[in-house]
Amino acid sequence: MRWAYTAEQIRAAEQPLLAAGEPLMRRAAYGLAQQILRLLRARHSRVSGATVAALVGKGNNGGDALWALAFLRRRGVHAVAIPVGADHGAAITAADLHAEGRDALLQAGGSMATHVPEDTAVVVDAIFGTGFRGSADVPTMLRDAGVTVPEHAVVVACDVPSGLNASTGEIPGVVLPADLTVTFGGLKTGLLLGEGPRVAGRVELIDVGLEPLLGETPTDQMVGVFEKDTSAPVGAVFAPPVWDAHKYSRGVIAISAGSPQYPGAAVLTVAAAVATGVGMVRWVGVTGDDGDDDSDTVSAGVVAAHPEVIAGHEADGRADAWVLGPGWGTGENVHARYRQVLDLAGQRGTPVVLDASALELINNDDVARFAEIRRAGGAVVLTPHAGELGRLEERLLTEPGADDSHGRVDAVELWRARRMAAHVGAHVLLKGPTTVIAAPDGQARLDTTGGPELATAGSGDTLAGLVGSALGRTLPKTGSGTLDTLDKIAAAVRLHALAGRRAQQYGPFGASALAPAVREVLAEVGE
Ligand SMILES: NC(=O)C1=CN([C@@H]2O[C@H](COP(=O)(O)OP(=O)(O)OC[C@H]3O[C@@H](n4cnc5c(N)ncnc54)[C@H](OP(=O)(O)O)[C@@H]3O)[C@@H](O)[C@H]2O)[C@@H](O)CC1
Ligand SMILES: Nc1ncnc2c1ncn2[C@@H]1O[C@H](COP(=O)(O)OP(=O)(O)O)[C@@H](O)[C@H]1O
Repeated sequence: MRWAYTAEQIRAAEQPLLAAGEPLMRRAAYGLAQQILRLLRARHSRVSGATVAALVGKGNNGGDALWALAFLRRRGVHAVAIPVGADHGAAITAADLHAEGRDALLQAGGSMATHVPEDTAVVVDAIFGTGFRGSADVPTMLRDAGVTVPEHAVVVACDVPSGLNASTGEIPGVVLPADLTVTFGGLKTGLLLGEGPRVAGRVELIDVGLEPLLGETPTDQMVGVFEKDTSAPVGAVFAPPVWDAHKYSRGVIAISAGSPQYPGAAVLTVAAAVATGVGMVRWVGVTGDDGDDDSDTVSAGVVAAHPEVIAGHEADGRADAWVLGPGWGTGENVHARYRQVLDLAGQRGTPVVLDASALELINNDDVARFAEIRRAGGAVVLTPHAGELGRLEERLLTEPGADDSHGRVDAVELWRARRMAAHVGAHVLLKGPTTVIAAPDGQARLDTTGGPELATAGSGDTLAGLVGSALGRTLPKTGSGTLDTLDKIAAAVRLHALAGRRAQQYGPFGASALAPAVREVLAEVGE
């Protein structure tokens, strides 16, 4: 796993190294130059004679690019720097740029220019980095300076795309979207949240020696990011059963989902849990223990689709994890079922996932119930999308609508998820293009693996079933001792994302294609 940091944390970690004379800028620049060389080799098959032009601001971000151009010049690249920006209203010139970087470039035989040469293969965006404040309209700045970026050129952002807030992922103005962002010292949260993923392109991290100062101990100020190219921790959490397993030892997932209005939600949630391979999936209707005709239709649909499911109306049976809420709607019995399950979970320490309609039932009185469940060894996971989180905030946080975001340094999604998790004492899985998972103690994980193909009705029901399975299944004793609730939720999120990608390979899809794709992904992970 990697960690991501705010620009302020990176800056603080740099200070002692810079004071000790460590050549951080040259390390960063060397890494940037290597990435550009790789691009040139892949796209143009030649390095010598190719043109690389950098749009250079007056700060250290520009300094990185100037040093990188100097390295590239030594490899025969036609290296050109174009000053971009203003100082006290006047356009900056070569004289305003990072002096050492500029001298290094000129000594290496590179040049200064006022426009990007037409034959430029790579344009480096190094106008602003982590020192960016306020707002900037980069395309307009370029137009005003008479600088045009050729359409065929690959855009490489130096550290972060200029104009992107490196901590929050906000773009107060307009940026030049990058194909590749080469970032230094540590991943910035702004590349993973908000608008960052839209404009950063592929992100490569260059190690400049900051890791020991940034630390690997999770604190409430850093967030974990699972490597994009691996399926960890999916393999550990959704591991195959051990040789002496029996159905009750593998985990029983109890799901109360669906209603006559939304019967499909029950099928989808159940399908997801079944697809992960657990000992038993129980479906529990929301009506009283006797059931009624309405609920029986939902039950019949679930059993027709998944004959292995034990369907009934009794909450008081075996359950290693509960999933409540998908497709419940606002029926009169849902509140009683919700309360009953929370009370049972509090007595037994059973993990509970609260999704969709169940989220609308949470009020501040439940905070004590959640605490009881955690005390008994369980966990509570809320799985809102942004709209559901907004309604939770309105109901649960004091002074609704009050702007207490003053001084916020984090991305807004991260901050909101952490604030809610801390307030209710539950894990919060905030759904969206970047999924944020926040624990009550401030730890957090991000996942950007999921694509927009997941934005389809019923996809959230599937995710709820996967989270329930992750929490309720029995993990093999070996190698999984350190997996906590956060890891388990993160594994479910990653599995959901991988299933979306897998389903997409066969063409556009609806949520019912996700459960079969879950099986395919797990078959590969288990190989
Ligand atoms: N992490 C690492 O390990 C390493 C990091 N390093 C690098 O240092 C970079 C940070 O450098 P930095 O602090 O000099 O700031 P940078 O981003 O160049 O921009 C500051 C300039 O922009 C200007 N400016 C700001 N906002 C503006 C606006 N809205 N509109 C207009 N102008 C605006 C601001 O002007 P001012 O307001 O000060 O007049 C100032 O001149 C970092 O991203 C990384 O690339 C490496 O060198 C070493 C290893
Ligand atoms: N643009 C997007 N990119 C990646 N994932 C997305 C995007 N939009 C939504 N998702 C994911 O799709 C799922 C949608 O869940 P949800 O909104 O609860 O759907 P539903 O309630 O219809 O089942 C979530 O896992 C969310 O993270």
